[in-house]
Amino acid sequence: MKFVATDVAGAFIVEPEMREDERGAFARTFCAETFAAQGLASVYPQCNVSTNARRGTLRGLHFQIASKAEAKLVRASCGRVFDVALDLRPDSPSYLKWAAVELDSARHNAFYIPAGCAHGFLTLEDHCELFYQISETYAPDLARGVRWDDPAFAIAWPFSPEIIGARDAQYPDFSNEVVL
Ligand SMILES: Cc1cn([C@H]2C[C@H](O)[C@@H](COP(=O)(O)OP(=O)(O)O[C@H]3O[C@H](C)C(=O)[C@H](O)[C@H]3O)O2)c(=O)[nH]c1=O
Repeated sequence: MKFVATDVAGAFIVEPEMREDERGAFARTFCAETFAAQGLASVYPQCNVSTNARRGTLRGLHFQIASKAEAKLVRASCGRVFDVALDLRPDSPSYLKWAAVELDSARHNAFYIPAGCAHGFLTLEDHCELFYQISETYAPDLARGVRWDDPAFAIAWPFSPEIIGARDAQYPDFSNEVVL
């Protein structure tokens, strides 16, 4: 695996080393030892899947606040998505900065999003699925969100969403009272 740094401190694109032979290819997509050596979360007590039928579906940007702030390792298991990590850690050198990667199921790449960052994505084609490995279990009372088009972040999405949930569309403008 190759870890590629991004503009968000601690957020890495994880690129697999595909071992090809006459049958096809094989690659390691996660290794606790390798992730720990890279300083990344290496224990993921919960995994999730997200299915999205249509191009232009936007989910997020979501995060859980302190005591259950979670790191996420996300990959497209079908299709291609524009995937975003947004830094909401006031003490981070990249506070309020964002980083994006095109997750492509054909390339088997992944995005590691550290705790304290919000995560969201926009599907780039029909029939996209995302697989998540998450370092904390779900805590609905500690789940928070910020809006995809909040001027505080100016995220350069490739195009505006066609499909977005009401909750995601209605988050108020960001204020730095957000408690992580
Ligand atoms: C996250 C989660 C949700 N749920 C339930 C709560 C809702 O009834 C339903 C859908 O949840 P939500 O609307 O939060 O799903 P998304 O809008 O796809 O949000 C997800 O995608 C964005 C981009 C993320 O980064 C988050 O990890 C995740 O919240 O599943 C659970 O039962 N367990 C869970 O761990």
